Amino acid sequence: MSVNVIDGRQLAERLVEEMAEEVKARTGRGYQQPGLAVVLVGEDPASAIYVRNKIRTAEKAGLHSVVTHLNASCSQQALDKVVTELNERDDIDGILVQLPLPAHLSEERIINLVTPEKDVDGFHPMNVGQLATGQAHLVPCTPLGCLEILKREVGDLSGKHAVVVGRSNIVGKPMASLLLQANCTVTVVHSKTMDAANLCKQADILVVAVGVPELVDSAWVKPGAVVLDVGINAIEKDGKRKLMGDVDFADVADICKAITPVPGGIGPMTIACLIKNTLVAAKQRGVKQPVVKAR
Ligand SMILES: NC(=O)C1=CN([C@@H]2O[C@H](COP(=O)(O)OP(=O)(O)OC[C@H]3O[C@@H](n4cnc5c(N)ncnc54)[C@H](OP(=O)(O)O)[C@@H]3O)[C@@H](O)[C@H]2O)C=CC1
Ligand SMILES: Nc1nc(=O)c2c([nH]1)NC[C@@H]1CN(c3ccc(C(=O)N[C@@H](CCC(=O)O)C(=O)O)cc3)C=[N+]21
Repeated sequence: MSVNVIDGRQLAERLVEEMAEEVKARTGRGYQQPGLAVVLVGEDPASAIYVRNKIRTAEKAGLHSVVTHLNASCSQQALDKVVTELNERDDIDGILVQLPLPAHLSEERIINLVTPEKDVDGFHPMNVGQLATGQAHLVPCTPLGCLEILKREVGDLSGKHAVVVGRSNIVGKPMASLLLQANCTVTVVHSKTMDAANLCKQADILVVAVGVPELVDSAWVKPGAVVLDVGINAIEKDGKRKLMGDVDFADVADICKAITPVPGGIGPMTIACLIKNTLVAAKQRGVKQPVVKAR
């Protein structure tokens, strides 16, 4: 079977260009330039790379951005204050607090504190509830990027058997909700699942978000399936940082219809969807530029 390697980087670039046009048109009609705020706590090098990518992409789309970098030892109170101020700022449409947070800080508290209207991660319980009840407004970026790829690759998802490996609040659970909403038959596999490989082997669509390098090989994949590899695992090899997915790409590529690579697959699409969510939030808020009165 000749495999289709899905170019997430190129697709993401195209989406960002389209959004840049839309931003330009909206500001031309008198709307405020959309603004994204990213909050980073501590010095985790991978988080620093992601935040830099997010800001660079936001700028390409014509958004303005604000990064708040707090010390790893900052207090919960100090972090709460930053988020509260961003909630109140009129020029900010989207707020993302980079996870994971240092262990002494409460992620749950922060997820609840970001105002749902600006919650471009889609992690606030109100947005989670809206997704679960089919009223989705702001949907977590990674599953949204996966759905965008599936719509292009598969077209109508109705009646397809989709298996999601992983059940995190960030990827697995919202992915399962979106696929169900798109009329797939959905199976969710996790660390307590018995016979995971055989369940996965029944999937027309296989989305893997586990965090175990190359867990999924050809024994887990039905010939002709579409495989999305969400995993980002940084491995030290010959003194260099190398990224690996959760899927054994070389082994699976021979039998599947299409597959996303790591890097260059779901990662860039996640960032494009963050920009998309910031636009959704900006449109919903609908803030106009201040009118300059003629003297
Ligand atoms: N490309 C992107 O934009 C993004 C990539 N990621 C990457 O995706 C991966 C998953 O992230 P995330 O969802 O946050 O991770 P979590 O650690 O929060 O969740 C992992 C899930 O995988 C399940 N799991 C673990 N081991 C197995 C196994 N052997 N068989 C079946 N299921 C298993 C766990 O099950 P249980 O619930 O039972 O513990 C859990 O539900 C990571 O590599 C992360 O870096 C994450 C976010 C965005
Ligand atoms: N509040 C919050 N929201 C998130 O969406 C969020 C988060 N916290 N914490 C961490 C995870 C992970 N994540 C990635 C985004 C882009 C790439 C990405 O662009 N990856 C590039 C490679 C980048 C590299 O070199 O490391 C690629 O796959 O091609 C990866 C991972 C978002 N997450």
